Amino acid sequence: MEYLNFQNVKRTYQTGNDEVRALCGVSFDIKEKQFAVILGPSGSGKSTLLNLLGGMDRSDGGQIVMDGMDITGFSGAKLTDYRRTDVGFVFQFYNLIPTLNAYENVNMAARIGRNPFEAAEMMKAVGLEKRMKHFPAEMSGGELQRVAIARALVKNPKILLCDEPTGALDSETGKMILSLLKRMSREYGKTVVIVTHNAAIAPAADKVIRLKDGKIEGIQVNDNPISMEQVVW
Ligand SMILES: Nc1ncnc2c1ncn2[C@@H]1O[C@H](COP(=O)(O)OP(=O)(O)OP(=O)(O)O)[C@@H](O)[C@H]1O
Repeated sequence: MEYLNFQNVKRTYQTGNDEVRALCGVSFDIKEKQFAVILGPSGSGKSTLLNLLGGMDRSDGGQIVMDGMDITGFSGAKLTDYRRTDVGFVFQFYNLIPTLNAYENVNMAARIGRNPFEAAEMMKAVGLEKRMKHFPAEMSGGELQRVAIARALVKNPKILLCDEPTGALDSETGKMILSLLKRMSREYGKTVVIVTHNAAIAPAADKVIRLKDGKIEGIQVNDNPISMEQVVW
């Protein structure tokens, strides 16, 4: 079995008398250290999938195994521990704490990791060693996302999950962020899963999983992915 494995995973939402089958039996795998993209239109189930993988929600069927751990069988406390220490999150709107400066935002995450990196080292790795004392309100979107990447990686998680990480950025800054994510994932040996509706980045990923209406539409493996700089947005 590969590092990350989804086996017939299902998630149905119940709202009143209505049922929405957000994931209808999804199966795929991702190798350790792969840079994978989950691609699909709005409503295809991408966020649902990421929430299950990140331990923020539970499936109603199937199995999710990550690094030998069956997270679908985890108790509440174990799932919280998994979410805190094994998963790094990067969100579209950064989700930084506005009252803490950039360094403090990253350092706070370092304190919850099992074997964390130094916050200052991470700030340097994302090219923000000169912005450590800046508050979120004093930074550009691209800088905020770089802080968010440093925060996600500093706790030394097993996997990095990114939900539309370039959704709020212009195309040049978006490319810079994706290229940073890819470089950091290679440098620090992390498995990365990016959820997006932007098909342009597919050729730059090691693996592309296409979702439609809660089902897998296709899976593509790129043995020689192009660099992010070559992506035509
Ligand atoms: N908490 C919820 N309660 C009810 N229905 C939900 C809930 N969350 C998602 N859904 C529904 O499940 C389906 C999949 O939603 P999901 O957010 O996973 O899609 P998505 O591909 O991430 O979309 P987007 O790109 O617009 O964020 C949609 O039809 C959505 O309306």
